[in-house]
Amino acid sequence: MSLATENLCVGERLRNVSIQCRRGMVTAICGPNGAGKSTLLSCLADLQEASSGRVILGEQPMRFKSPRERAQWLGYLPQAPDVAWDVAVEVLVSLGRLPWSDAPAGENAKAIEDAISAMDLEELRHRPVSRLSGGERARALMARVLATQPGWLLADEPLASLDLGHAAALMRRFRQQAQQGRGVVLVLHDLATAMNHADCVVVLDKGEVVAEGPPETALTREIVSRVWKCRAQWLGDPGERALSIASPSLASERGMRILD
Ligand SMILES: Nc1ncnc2c1ncn2[C@@H]1O[C@H](COP(=O)(O)OP(=O)(O)OP(=O)(O)O)[C@@H](O)[C@H]1O
Repeated sequence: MSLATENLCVGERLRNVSIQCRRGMVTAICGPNGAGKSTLLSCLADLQEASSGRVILGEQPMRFKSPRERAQWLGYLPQAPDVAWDVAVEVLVSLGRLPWSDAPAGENAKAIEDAISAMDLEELRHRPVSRLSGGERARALMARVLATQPGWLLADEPLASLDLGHAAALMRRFRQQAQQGRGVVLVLHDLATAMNHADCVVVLDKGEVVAEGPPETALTREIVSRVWKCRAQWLGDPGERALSIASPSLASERGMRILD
């Protein structure tokens, strides 16, 4: 089952965006600031009204799904999530089970425990959200999404406040979720993470898709240089790539052409 957009337009923010994300795969949405990544992700989560075009989940347009079905299918982590109530971590995570309120209590309890453990929150479970660090709060919010065990995980810059170890663990978790048959769609600024961990990359620029496909073809150095306007070069072996950005002064000393 896929999650797709067909000629999606949101004012000037997205222009005729047609993409297809597949279950069992990790899809990364990349692009410079203001490219429309968060707008696209919120459309996929059915939280943003389109001016035209549509979002399709499986065989059906999203609008045919009931609110409950959508809540069960789509787990969404916004870029800067608000927490309306200052509840304990465990309570926050349990809110992820609201779409499954009629599931057996044991099933709900296990999903909550699994999510708390996945995000390394055992020792923080009784702490109010207001007394968490930025990264701990980000992990608690991610745990709430994981607790839903949705068919699709949609996360907007989920690694932004995480330390190296927790970021690596979360990327492993996303891979595991995909292997279990879920669809994973991530907005990522770190192009090396997209290159090494995604199965498919969508590159957006000024509201349009400029590349889509396996990371090696969507994030070539030419595309990175053109879209992000910096001289970049991939180093290392597949799966362990690093992106080297030339310093403008060094590049000009060496006679390289600097992009405008
Ligand atoms: N509520 C809004 N109404 C109108 N325009 C908006 C709104 N939110 C964002 N925009 C504009 O839409 C464009 C796309 O925004 P979006 O947040 O999708 O970009 P992004 O690619 O996620 O950027 P970033 O990397 O900075 O998070 C930007 O030019 C932004 O200024």
